[in-house]
Amino acid sequence: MSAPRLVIIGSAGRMGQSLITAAETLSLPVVATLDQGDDLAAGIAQGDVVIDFSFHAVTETVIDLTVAARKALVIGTTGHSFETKAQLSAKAAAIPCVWAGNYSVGVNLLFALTRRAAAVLGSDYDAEVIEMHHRFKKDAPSGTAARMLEIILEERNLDENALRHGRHGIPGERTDSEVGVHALRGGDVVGEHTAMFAALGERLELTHKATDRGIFARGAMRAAQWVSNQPAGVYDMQHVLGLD
Ligand SMILES: NC(=O)C1=CN([C@@H]2O[C@H](COP(=O)(O)OP(=O)(O)OC[C@H]3O[C@@H](n4cnc5c(N)ncnc54)[C@H](OP(=O)(O)O)[C@@H]3O)[C@@H](O)[C@H]2O)C=CC1
Ligand SMILES: O=C(O)C1=N[C@H](C(=O)O)C[C@H](O)C1
Repeated sequence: MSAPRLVIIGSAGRMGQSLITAAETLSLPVVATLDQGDDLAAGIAQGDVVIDFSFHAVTETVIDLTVAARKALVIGTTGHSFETKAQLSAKAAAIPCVWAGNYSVGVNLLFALTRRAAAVLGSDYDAEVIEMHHRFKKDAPSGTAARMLEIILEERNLDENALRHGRHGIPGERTDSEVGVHALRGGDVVGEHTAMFAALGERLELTHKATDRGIFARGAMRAAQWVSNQPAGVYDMQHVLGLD
């Protein structure tokens, strides 16, 4: 089977440049590179798989155009609320689509480990998620942290109201049913995530540190090759890696 022709949206950005390098290394053809002001529909028409790492505000348009063109889609863009992601996923389900907040293999294992820890340790263990990224990142908390939080909320039968984004003033003693979220920003940090489970007498920390954006780009290439042979539906990187 021939290699899928790739369309990259957000191509001039940090991830866009990494994606182009990864495609070259893997000899995958990039047939269109798109950024603000470009004709997205015309670019999308040229390819088989659209890869979007741009800005959350353009995701709905990207999905609509890719569905209309009947192509496959890989979404890496983050910054959507849980509600928006659910609404947009329903639209994207009309085509084969992988949508993941993080395309690294290590982070996808971290997701599985976070689920196991949240389930085994239970509410005696206070769960907090901490992430750090470079000073240029626009959204917070990161898409990866959002997924870790979603997993912890699912395992503990909690909803979004349990999240505590930072703490200041006099928030009072911590309750069993809250999950803390802390987003640090500075310098050139590529991406670091910790799920912390703290009890009286011990603390478990699960940490992933990315040091090179190539790790996300290579994962996105793997997803693009995989999704081009899938039926319509929204998948995440767990499906691509066989971790589901
Ligand atoms: N899922 C994953 O594994 C990863 C996801 N990401 C996510 O990818 C996204 C991009 O990150 P990064 O590359 O660092 O960001 P950058 O700001 O470096 O790049 C974003 C690119 O998208 C372009 N862009 C913005 N708006 C539009 C638009 N309306 N149409 C087309 N292009 C547009 C920008 O152009 P301009 O500069 O002109 O605005 C820029 O070239 C973020 O959401 C980030 O969180 C990042 C790493 C890994
Ligand atoms: O913006 C970034 O840089 C990153 N974004 C993703 C996220 O929001 O989780 C993934 C990675 O951590 C880098």
